[in-house]
Amino acid sequence: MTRQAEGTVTGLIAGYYDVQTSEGLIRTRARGVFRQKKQKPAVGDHVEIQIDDQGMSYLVKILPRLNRIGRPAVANVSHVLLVISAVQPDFSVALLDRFLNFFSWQKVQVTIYLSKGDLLKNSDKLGQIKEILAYYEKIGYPVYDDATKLAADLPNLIAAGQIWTLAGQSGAGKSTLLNKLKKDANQATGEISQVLNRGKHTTRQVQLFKMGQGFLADTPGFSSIDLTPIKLNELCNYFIEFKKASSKCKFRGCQHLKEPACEVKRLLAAGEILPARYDDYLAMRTEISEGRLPEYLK
Ligand SMILES: Nc1nc2c(ncn2[C@@H]2O[C@H](COP(=O)(O)OP(=O)(O)OP(=O)(O)O)[C@@H](O)[C@H]2O)c(=O)[nH]1
Ligand SMILES: [Zn+2]
Repeated sequence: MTRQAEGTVTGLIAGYYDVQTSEGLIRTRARGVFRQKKQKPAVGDHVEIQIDDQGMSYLVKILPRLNRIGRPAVANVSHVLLVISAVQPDFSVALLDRFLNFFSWQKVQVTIYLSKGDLLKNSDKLGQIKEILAYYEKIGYPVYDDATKLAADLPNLIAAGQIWTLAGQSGAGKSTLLNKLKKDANQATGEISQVLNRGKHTTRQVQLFKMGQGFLADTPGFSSIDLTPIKLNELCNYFIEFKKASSKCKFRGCQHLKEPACEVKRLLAAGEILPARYDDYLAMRTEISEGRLPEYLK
């Protein structure tokens, strides 16, 4: 007897896809049709499966994807924990804005985590960074600088069906944070991932484990982003506070440059938009129009 079910791919091992469904974790094989269609299920994909209680269960259909990002790739990422370091490497608004743009473009929500504040204890520098981050919090990005608090809050933040992963520059502290999150989750729940007769010689690329009402990707996350495909006249949509203000600009499609009655320029002059953000907007425009908007941080 076979029956249909839907679920989320949480891991792939040696050609098998583990799918979390409402009736538990089910190991499946992908139907050959995917190869013909040049489709490959990814971790994070929402899929339809055919469950066979006696024999093999099959993954039969990949449902439409929201996105597919990172290396290793995760599909349907709804939320990123963006790790940004206070020092080593130095805090950079330019870098932060490029990451935020990328995720905004990919329809991914972001929570910012500032690492290595301990290395700047009581210095003016840390105060300045926190002031800048307060701006980002104001425009809608939650900000944490305490890993313990983040670990405690995270299970309540991950809503049903959401997939969260980490991102940030190399050396920012992604692995360190992930280990902490896993350790704390372990202590809270007694287990983090469903171990399923894991073979000895299998290499797992990325695995989702249950956290809160959804999943956290068990991978150090990714450090390189490709902004190349972003179009010049769409860039302003990915600065979330510009996008919000643009409904009050006089002209539809206002690029917030020299257009009259531009709400973004008004807010900038009024000190309500961070000048460094606007400068980054102009810098990225130049990079796009000169075709040198690179893959960052390869
Ligand atoms: N003092 C201090 N050191 C930290 C903190 N977070 C990370 N580190 C150190 O920073 C270095 C880099 O941290 P990782 O967690 O490996 O960074 P990563 O982002 O995973 O780096 P990649 O694997 O290169 O992408 C390590 O030596 C960590 O011990 C922190 O909050 N405070
Ligand atoms: Zn405008």
